[in-house]
Amino acid sequence: MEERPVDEFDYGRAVYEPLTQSVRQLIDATIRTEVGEDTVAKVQALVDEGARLLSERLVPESFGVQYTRDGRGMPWGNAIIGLRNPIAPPLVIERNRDGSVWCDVELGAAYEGPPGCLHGGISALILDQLLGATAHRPAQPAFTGTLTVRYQRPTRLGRVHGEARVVRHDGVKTYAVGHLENGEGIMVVAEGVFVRPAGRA
Ligand SMILES: CCCCCCCC(=O)SCCNC(=O)CCNC(=O)[C@H](O)C(C)(C)COP(=O)(O)OP(=O)(O)OC[C@H]1O[C@@H](n2cnc3c(N)ncnc32)[C@H](O)[C@@H]1OP(=O)(O)O
Repeated sequence: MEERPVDEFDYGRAVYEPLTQSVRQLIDATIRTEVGEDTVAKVQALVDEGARLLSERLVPESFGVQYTRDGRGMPWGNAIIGLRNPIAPPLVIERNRDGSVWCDVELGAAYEGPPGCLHGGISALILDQLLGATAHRPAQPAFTGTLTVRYQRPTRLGRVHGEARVVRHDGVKTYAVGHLENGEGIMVVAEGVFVRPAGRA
């Protein structure tokens, strides 16, 4: 095993983020391409070769949350915020001083449900992460216990803004609300109960 450089976070980001971004472009092009079958076969061979090379050394199972020596978390396989996960948009969550959170994210062809619109499961995924992030306390992770999502209107693919905030705490439970909106208004609203498992609250 190679020794990790001191600034593992920045090093890892510099090495893997461009690859992830390229694969995101590949996913989009795979969905939307109209090239002929010869080109498709050629690209498939290239992709297979890329997968073979990357697979020469893999972590045994999923990525999990790896930590730098100075304790910085790298949840880089995460389905929605993962820096090394091409199926993650990725969501970049910003935090306000009051603990509420927000994000702006561009969602294209890979996240389609109804034609031209965001898949409802993707909306729920974004809201789960946003509400979870505002409920989160350092060293006291809160798991989603219940997430209720109300789809008010179909959300067009494209730029989406999300927000979430805590409304109250009750022992190990934190109640949070949030929504997704775009230029057409508020499209999806959610409320969630986040529970800190016994012994960790
Ligand atoms: C920055 C981080 C962002 C993270 C965002 C992403 C979050 C996720 O996606 S997490 C993954 C999805 N969630 C899960 O896998 C959770 C699976 N469930 C569990 O692990 C457990 O059932 C868990 C942790 C929710 C509760 O377990 P446990 O600690 O044993 O709860 P328990 O002691 O029975 O109950 C504690 C309290 O919570 C309540 N509660 C328990 N489960 C739930 C639930 N599912 N929904 C609502 N309330 C619940 C109980 O009623 C009880 O309330 P009270 O104190 O008023 O009596």
